Amino acid sequence: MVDSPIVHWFPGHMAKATRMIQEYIKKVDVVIELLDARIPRSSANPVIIELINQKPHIILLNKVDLADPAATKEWTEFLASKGITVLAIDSKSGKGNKALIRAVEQLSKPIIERWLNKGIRSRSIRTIILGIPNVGKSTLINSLAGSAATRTANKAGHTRGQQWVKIGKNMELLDTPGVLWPKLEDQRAAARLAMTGAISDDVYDLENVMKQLLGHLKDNTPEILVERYKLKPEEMENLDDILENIGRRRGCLVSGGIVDLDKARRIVLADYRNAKLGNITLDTVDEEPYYVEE
Ligand SMILES: Nc1nc2c(ncn2[C@@H]2O[C@H](COP(=O)(O)OP(=O)(O)OP(=O)(O)O)[C@@H](O)[C@H]2O)c(=O)[nH]1
Repeated sequence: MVDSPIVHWFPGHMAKATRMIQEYIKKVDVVIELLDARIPRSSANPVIIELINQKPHIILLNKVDLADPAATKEWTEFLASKGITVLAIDSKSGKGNKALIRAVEQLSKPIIERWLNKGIRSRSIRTIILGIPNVGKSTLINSLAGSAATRTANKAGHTRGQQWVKIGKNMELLDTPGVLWPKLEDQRAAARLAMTGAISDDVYDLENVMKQLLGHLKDNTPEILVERYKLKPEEMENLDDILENIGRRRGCLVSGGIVDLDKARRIVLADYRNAKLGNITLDTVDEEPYYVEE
C-alpha cells in the first residue's frame, strides 16, 4: 500500500502533463505506448485512450527480459485479441526494434494512402513514445536512434531534449518522450509500481510494499526464496519470519543481534528489480480489477 501521496503527480502536474501530451499527440500520426511487461495493467495510464484521441496506437511491453515469458505471451495474446497492435521488446538490447518499425509502417498504410490521394509524397510518419516514469522511454529512443543523444537514468523523472529523430526511411520520432502519470489511485497498482521502480523510492511506504511483494513470492514462488536466501521450511511460517531470516542470512544485524528489517527489505526489493528472484510478472491477465473504495 502506498501511504504517502506521490508528490510528482498532484492534480496541477497532471493537468500540465495532459496539456503537453495533447500538444504532442496533435503533431504525430502514430502513438507508441510503453508498458512494463512485468505490470502491463498497473503501468498503463488511466486515461491514455482519451489522450490518444483515436490515433493509431501501438503498445510495447518493455523490459521483457525481466518478465515471465509465459505471462508475456498471455498478455500479448490478450491485448491482440482486443484488436491492439502489441509487441514485446527489450529496449536495452534493441531486440524488437525492427518489428516495431514494421508495425508502425503497417499501421500507417491508410494514412500514407490518404496523403498520396492528396498528392503528398514526401512526408514522413511521425511518432511519439509515451509512458510512465522509468518504463524505458529514453532507452528505447536511444536504441532506435542508434545514439546516446537522449539521456537515460536509473531514477524516475529524468527525460529531456526535443527534436525529431529520423528512424529508417520513412519514420520520424519525437526525441522527447511523453511522460504519463501512473495509476496511483489504484493501491494494488501503486504498490506494484513501487516494486518495479516506477515510483521514486522516497515517496512510498517500504514496509507495506515489501509485505505485498514477499506475500506474492511466498504464495507463488516459495522455492525461489528458499534457494536465493537459503531459508529452511520452518523459517518461512509467515512474512515476518521470512524477512527476519533473510536479514540474518544477509548479515543485516544491528547491535544486540537485532535484524535491520529495512535493510533486509531493500535487499529483496533490489533482487526483485534485477530479476535475481527469477523473471516474475506481477499483473496477471485474469486478475479481478481493483476497485477504489468510495
Ligand atoms: N532490463 C531492462 N532494463 C531496461 C529496459 N529498458 C530500460 N531499462 C532500464 O530502465 C531504467 C529506466 O530507463 P529510462 O529509459 O531512463 O526510462 P524513462 O521511461 O525514459 O524514464 P523517465 O525519464 O523517468 O521518464 C534504466 O535503468 C534502463 O537501463 C529493458 O528493456 N530491460
